[in-house]
Amino acid sequence: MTVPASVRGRRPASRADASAPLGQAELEAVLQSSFDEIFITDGEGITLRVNAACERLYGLTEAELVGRHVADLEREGVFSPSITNRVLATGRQETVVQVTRTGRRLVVTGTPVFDEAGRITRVVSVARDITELNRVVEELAAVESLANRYRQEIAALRARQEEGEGLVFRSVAMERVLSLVRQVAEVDATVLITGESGVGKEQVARLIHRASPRADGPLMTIDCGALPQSLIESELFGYERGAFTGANRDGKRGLIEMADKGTLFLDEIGELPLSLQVKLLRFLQERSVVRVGGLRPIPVDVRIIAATNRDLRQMVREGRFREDLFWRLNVVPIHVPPLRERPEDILALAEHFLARAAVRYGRQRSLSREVADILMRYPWPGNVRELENLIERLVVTSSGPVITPEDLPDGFAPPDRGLSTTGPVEVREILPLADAVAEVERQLLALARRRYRSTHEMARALRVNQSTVVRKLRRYFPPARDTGAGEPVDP
Ligand SMILES: Nc1ncnc2c1ncn2[C@@H]1O[C@H](COP(=O)(O)OP(=O)(O)OP(=O)(O)O)[C@@H](O)[C@H]1O
Repeated sequence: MTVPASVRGRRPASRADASAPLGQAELEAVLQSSFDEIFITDGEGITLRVNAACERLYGLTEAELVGRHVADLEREGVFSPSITNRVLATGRQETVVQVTRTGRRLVVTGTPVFDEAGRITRVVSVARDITELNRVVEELAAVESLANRYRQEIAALRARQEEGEGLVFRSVAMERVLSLVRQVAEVDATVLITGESGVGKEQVARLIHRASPRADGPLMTIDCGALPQSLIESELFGYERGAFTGANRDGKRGLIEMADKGTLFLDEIGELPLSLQVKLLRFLQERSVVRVGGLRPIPVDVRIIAATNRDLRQMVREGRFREDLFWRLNVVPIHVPPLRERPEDILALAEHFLARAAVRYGRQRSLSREVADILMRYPWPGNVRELENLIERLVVTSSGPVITPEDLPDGFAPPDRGLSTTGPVEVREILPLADAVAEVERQLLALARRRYRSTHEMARALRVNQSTVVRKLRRYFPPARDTGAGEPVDP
């Protein structure tokens, strides 16, 4: 409702004039039908008229208010502050927020009405209840601040997810790997990722790149084991035009050059031929490449990440890997443990691959308890890659929605349900306890000897001292009875 800033005199009435002055009855109707409170005083501040809204807002009837001075009503706390007093003091239209004794909050606009001599004869105040509005505004502010918090949490989660994108794990061992990844990503140091085949070394390399300041630059990967020796050099270093028969006439940039401002991932670095190891070392020292058939050094700004499933130290000892290159690469070593050493990750990864296959093949599958038990006990020589392949295969080949032991390929023996064979050791006949213990020790050592390359690794897996492993190997596999496999070599 709009109230004129001030009302001076009256305009003469005319039949066609839509803005002709309102009659008494019309004014009365406006007054009483207004949902907003209308409060009229004389030029002294004595209440003359109020509409019905006063009861709702002040808890007093019109009869109880008429004749009262606004200053008294203010003193009694009927409303505070008094708008009329303010208008009388300033002689101008005023607006305030008023609090009433019924606990309502009102926005009140008071407008003076003057006579011909410029004296205030009336003050007309219109009040709108904003209590609810205020509550809604407060609620909105609370909702907005909650939404902001959620937004931040989602952003933080997304950042974490992107940072750890694709890397599924529950184990402390992998948590340690990830925290190392975060630390190393920030700096340009060369990283050497070690671990068995299929443990996720490439995945870790990608993570480092994505979490690094070079994330917007390229990530170039070269599998040193997959390329024929003759091609690796030109692939890595590029070639000048006419460098060799069959080469592109204009020459070609190598992967190192292409990785400029980004990351170069040298996978299977242990497979790099010795001749190229020298060239790579020179690049690492000088940070510039000379293309095949070229002379001009081209400066390149790359971060190097190398990975291997070989024991590079052993290769250095055997003269198959240059020691100076090893130390250049091994600035920050990150070891990704095999899956069998982090069994907490097995089912989490299986679930992840099931969900991915469900989307890919439109088939919702779950693992039966027995299958979950079998997967937990399996040693996973092919690590995460083997698990990934198995799950994908099971989703495609299993007949029902639940994957059962019968769906598993050969080699995944279902767990025995017999009383005596609930664990990984199976007892088939009764024999003296000491003999049984010795037999278990013998079989365990035989298995560990096949799986690990050194007595140190065996000791770690069997959770005994290395000297114990050596002693027991001599006891169970004395040289005369040795099968010919030979004892594991220690670094
Ligand atoms: N923690 C993980 N979460 C999800 N997927 C994983 C994880 N680790 C490995 N993978 C998946 O397993 C497969 C093998 O991983 P990756 O290629 O990184 O292993 P690798 O150690 O580099 O193997 P190789 O030594 O044979 O090159 C990939 O498909 C990868 O996406």
